[in-house]
Amino acid sequence: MELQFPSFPIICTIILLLFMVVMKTKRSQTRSACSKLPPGPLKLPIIGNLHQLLLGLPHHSLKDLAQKHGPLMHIQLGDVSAIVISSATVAKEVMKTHDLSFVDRPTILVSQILSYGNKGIAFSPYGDYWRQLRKICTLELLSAKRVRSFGSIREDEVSNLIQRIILMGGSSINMSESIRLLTNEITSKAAFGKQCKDSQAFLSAVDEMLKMASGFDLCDIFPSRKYLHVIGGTKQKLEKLHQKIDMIFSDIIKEHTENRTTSNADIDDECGEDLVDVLLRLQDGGKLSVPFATDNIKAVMLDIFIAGSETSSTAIEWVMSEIIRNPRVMKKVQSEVRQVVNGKRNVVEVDVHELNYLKQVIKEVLRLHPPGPLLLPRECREKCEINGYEIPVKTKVIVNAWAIGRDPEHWRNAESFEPERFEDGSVGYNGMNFEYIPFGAGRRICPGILFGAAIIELPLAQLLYHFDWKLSDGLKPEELDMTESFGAVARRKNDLYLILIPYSPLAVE
Ligand code: HEM
Repeated sequence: MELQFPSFPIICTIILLLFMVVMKTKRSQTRSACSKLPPGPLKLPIIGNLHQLLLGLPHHSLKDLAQKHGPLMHIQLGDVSAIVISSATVAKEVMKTHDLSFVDRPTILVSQILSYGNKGIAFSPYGDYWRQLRKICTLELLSAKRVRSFGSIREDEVSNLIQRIILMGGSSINMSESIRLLTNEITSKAAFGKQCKDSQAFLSAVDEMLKMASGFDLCDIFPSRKYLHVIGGTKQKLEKLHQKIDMIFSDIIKEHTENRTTSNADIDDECGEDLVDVLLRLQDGGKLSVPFATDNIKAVMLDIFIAGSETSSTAIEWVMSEIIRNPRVMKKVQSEVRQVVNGKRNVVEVDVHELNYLKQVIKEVLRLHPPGPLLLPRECREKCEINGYEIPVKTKVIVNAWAIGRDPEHWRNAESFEPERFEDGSVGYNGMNFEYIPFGAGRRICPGILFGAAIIELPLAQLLYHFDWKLSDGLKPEELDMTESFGAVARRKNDLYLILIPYSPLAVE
């Protein structure tokens, strides 16, 4: 009798079914081991809830899911078990009451490769090394004194921008690009002492990197399936980016080291140091409890550049977008700036302290468009109970700051742009009000709030002082497209194009 072999599609179907049964069994075992997981949407084999997230923008999809399943929700992202936090009350539980249990970050491939094995601040695991980095940030790199010391860099760079764009009066200006260039230049000069040589290559590498750092990349969703990292080409791509950035950073460090040797007398002079100088001084000082190698310095440089530049340009871009859509706010904020500056040639940093309405406008924009809508992910480092649910070790924690900032339980007319809601000054950036956490909260809160505020406020004040603005192509304010892009930082999907009309102080000169 002749043996009949089943056809290829039948074999594939049988293998797939077997695989699904194994997966299902494995998952139900896991579930029974932690039967008190928070509720969540039904999961598909292998991909879990990925299909529900990636059709739109993850922070939007997660908000919709949370409306059905609650503000503490369990989801499965491929192999990764995650909880999603979508209310101020639960955020407080995670980032205050149980902050120590959630102070770790999950490892993602981008940070592992580009950040020299998670040696930067943002992704280094909780422990002595991370605590040392935070102390360095507070006392040295991002202290109020250091941020003030970069005031002249900010003033010069913003004046350069004003001079550049004034020549383009009447024509359509790509504001997204101009703003990005500005924050890159300010951050480069503060961090590296000058504009990054090879800055185009550097910026395109950073761009690529941010796209891959959403935490929803195949490699991060199936971290143990190493073959996927190779097949998808992500690992090779990241290694190439890493080499590019590493070469640029090596040059910068070499130049700084040579300068330090030649200007020996000034080694202990802390005035006028850029951030690389500070890191090299600390490395040489021999007082660090966890010593620094050159890779540690490079990892911190990358963190500061990305955190400082991308988030701030995104914030400025959204402020310009929101106020152009809201002529009442535009008029009010411009009158404030023009009244305070009162005919002087330029806005200087001291003027900014008096711009209370501008600060309310920025706060409102960060409520509606937090540059990192899902903050940076956290990871559970010790088993913890929240609202009667059990959160196992290694669970990824996603805090939807975007959804929390639009929660009607805390915000009246939550979707509308009303800067006056911040008028009484009771809600700030310090992570004490959990309904407003664009900079995060708890031990991992952003250490760059002062640096960030300074780099956002002055450019806006100058742009609003010197020019009136209108949309290109005869677009009406309400027609401006406000779609966000996908990635770790939610920029505008399409660049913002505006036309400027010079305001009299410059015209008079
Ligand atoms: C609009 C500006 C900015 C926003 C909205 C922002 C937002 C954030 C958020 C949400 C986090 C995560 C907090 C958490 O997990 O609770 C973070 C972390 C961080 N930010 Fe910022 N940031 C901004 C500007 C800056 C600047 C200017 C710097 C430095 C120059 C900076 C440096 C960092 C660093 C190093 C971390 C990691 C902290 C850690 O994990 O310990 N940020 N930022």
